[in-house]
Amino acid sequence: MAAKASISEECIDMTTPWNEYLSAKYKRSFAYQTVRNRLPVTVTQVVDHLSRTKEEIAQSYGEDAQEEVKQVIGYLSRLKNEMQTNKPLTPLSEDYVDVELWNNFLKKAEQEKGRPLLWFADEWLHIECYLYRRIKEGFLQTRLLREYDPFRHQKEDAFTGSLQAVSVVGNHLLELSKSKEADLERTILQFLKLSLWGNRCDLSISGGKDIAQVENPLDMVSKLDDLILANDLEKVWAAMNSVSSKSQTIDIIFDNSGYELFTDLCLAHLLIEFKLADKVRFHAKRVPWFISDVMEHDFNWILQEMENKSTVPCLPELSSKWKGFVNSGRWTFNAEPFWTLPYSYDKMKEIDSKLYESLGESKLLIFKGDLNYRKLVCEMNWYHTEEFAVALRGFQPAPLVTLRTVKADVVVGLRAGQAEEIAEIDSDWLLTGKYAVVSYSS
Ligand SMILES: O=P(O)(O)OC[C@@]1(O)O[C@H](CO)[C@@H](O)[C@@H]1O
Ligand SMILES: [Mn+2]
Repeated sequence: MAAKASISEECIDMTTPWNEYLSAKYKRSFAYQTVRNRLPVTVTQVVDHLSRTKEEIAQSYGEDAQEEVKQVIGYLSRLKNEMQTNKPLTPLSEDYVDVELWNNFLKKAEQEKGRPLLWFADEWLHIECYLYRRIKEGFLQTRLLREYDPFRHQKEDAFTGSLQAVSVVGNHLLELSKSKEADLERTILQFLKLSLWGNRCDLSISGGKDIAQVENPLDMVSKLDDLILANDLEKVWAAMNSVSSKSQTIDIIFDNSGYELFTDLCLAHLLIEFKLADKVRFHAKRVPWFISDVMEHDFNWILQEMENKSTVPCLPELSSKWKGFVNSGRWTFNAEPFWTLPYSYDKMKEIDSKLYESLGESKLLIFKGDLNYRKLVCEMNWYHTEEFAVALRGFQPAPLVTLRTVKADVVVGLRAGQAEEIAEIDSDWLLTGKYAVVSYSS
């Protein structure tokens, strides 16, 4: 019998062809680098964190948790091995709310392909989401650690490390909301940009290192306009400023915790204070996701942490204001299971028609970050000049915009020749978060 080919032989030595789904099967792609190198590191970091903190965990969760930590470590080591040896993606086997949805997805994919999904053969989006869901499964198989979030400490450090920038933005926000002369449009555009560039600070791209916002963000955003490759900010302003007969609800589909979350909440604050919306609905993740994504605990934590930070006086004041928005129902927090399924958003109507309809009540949907963008454009290697509206493939429950710094090799909505010009000066332009896109579709 011939020896089993190594991963490197199973994959094709080429870049992703145009109009194909991104996949680790293309060796000269970011998807390959991610599945081959970056995701195993993420799993190893979780294992290291658990080994280092097992005593602390036992103190908080009870003595039996020590054994469970060992169990999770064993589970994660097997998971990493499955990935690195290109094993089939196996069904989930616990009782969590989304298990049936996930297993239906896996079964249908297997029927369509005539074989189970494989780590180095199939759509990158599906593979990467599956990894994070499997990490969750490791914890769900325990009794005491079901809700344990292995990335929580990193998310908290990311906020604490950005306190200086947070304080600059927070003070500026309070001044503006108290001022009678604030120019509404200028202010909103500035805070849209703060929220956009806040997306540079995510932990999954940096392997959990060095992601705090340290520059003065107000100086920074005013200088970065040239790096916004597709810029529909004026259209976003117009959509926000319109009085919709339908509703005055605006939705923010969150991405990362820490500084980015803070900037999103500042924007949401202005939407309410300036009466551009009477309600802002937040959407977040139900399971630990792509390291830094916001979960309910992170949202509550940031409000509490701000309340306690009496050394930065604007923070307790903002916290009390924001808790007021939550208590009066002007801000709502939702964590629908759909956001942690593997589907691109063109499938939402079929898979979760309730969510699709509910988003349809919105005046504007603001999608934050890179992964939301990958899901919006169905993670296909479109020509960079393809229209954003085409790449959405019919996903349009309401007017929507994406505020995304570019951290994966898919981008649409550029003018002819633009991608080539940038590639000439910066060969890594798609991967570092240096550039951004603000694409709007109604
Ligand atoms: O959605 P986010 O937080 O902006 O980015 C998520 C992300 O870091 O994860 C992927 C790589 O693992 C990249 O596509 C992307 O940059
Ligand atoms: Mn993220």
